[in-house]
Amino acid sequence: TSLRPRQEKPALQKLLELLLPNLEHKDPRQFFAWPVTDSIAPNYSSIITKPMDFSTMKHKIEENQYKTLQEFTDDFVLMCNNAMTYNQPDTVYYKAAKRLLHTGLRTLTPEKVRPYVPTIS
Ligand SMILES: CC(=O)c1cc(-c2ccccc2)c2ncccn12
Repeated sequence: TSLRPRQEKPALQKLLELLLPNLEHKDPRQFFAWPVTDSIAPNYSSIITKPMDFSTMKHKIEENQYKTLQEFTDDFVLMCNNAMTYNQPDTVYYKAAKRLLHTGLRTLTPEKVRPYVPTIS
């Protein structure tokens, strides 16, 4: 069978492939690397209606499912908020999620990635 003709990879996809590893490196204990299972987190699937993790985000990038940077950012925020919903504030998972959310958003929203739009004073 003939190889799928080489198509140019969308610019957003290339950008997200660069941004994702930066976010993953902020999770050295890999708490967010894979989907959370009910076996490691009792009743997780009944408490968290929209699960998200880095492997799923990577798959969505490769399948070109993100149409804007905001959609990618929304999944990142969802992943962190899920952890702060399911886990109690005194847990390593909650604390890791809170820290990841703040440091991750700084990566995703600097002027370099989102041009500064001056507000009309
Ligand atoms: C992200 C999250 O909520 C999470 C990750 C983990 C996790 C634990 C070990 C290895 C990988 C992920 C976890 N364990 C119990 C309860 C919640 N979690």
